[in-house]
Amino acid sequence: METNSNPLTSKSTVRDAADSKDAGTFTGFSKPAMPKSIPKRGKVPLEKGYSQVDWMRTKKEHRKMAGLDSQPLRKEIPLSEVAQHKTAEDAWTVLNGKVYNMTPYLPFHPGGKAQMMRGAGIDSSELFRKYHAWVNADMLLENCLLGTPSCNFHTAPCEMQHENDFFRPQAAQTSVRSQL
Ligand code: HEM
Repeated sequence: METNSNPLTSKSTVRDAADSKDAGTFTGFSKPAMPKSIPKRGKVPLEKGYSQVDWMRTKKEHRKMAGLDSQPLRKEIPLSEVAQHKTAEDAWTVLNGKVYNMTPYLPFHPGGKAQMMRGAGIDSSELFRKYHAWVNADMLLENCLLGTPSCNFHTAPCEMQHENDFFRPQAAQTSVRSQL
């Protein structure tokens, strides 16, 4: 007769034991409380050499990846200009009040290039927050910083249609502007 002695795969439980002649003999195992469904993750397998550790190393070796050459950071980048940079080879995005060239990070993005390209040429702050509000984009993209956008929801009407208006903390823009 076939027996299953592995407590992890065996169908028997403490309740079975309690119901059986062995009631009173503690077997040490009970069914773990598992959630009914585990949310699907959207991480994709990346090419060898494109892990987050590799990105951190790349960042350390290449301090300037925005493509500004020797120009200083720009203070007023029109959103109409951001909108022109929407190919994988030349992808800009506005994220939390800053304009980034996100092309260098694309092959390293754990969610895949296609997902990240949804933010190309637009203000991707809301999309970004939807998937991973906890990710520190300021740190990850610091070497890809181009400057700040001219559009400011609080003081100036925007010339571009955003995916969705939301509150952008003034502080984020002020702090980077003071560094320019
Ligand atoms: C703007 C458009 C973006 C979209 C639509 C997007 C989407 C996604 C998605 C769907 C995932 C997989 C989430 C999961 O596994 O649950 C992901 C993961 C990730 N993304 Fe993005 N992303 C965007 C931009 C960025 C940017 C700009 C950065 C940082 C510079 C970034 C950093 C990450 C990191 C670190 C992860 C892994 C998170 C984890 O381990 O849980 N993403 N992204």
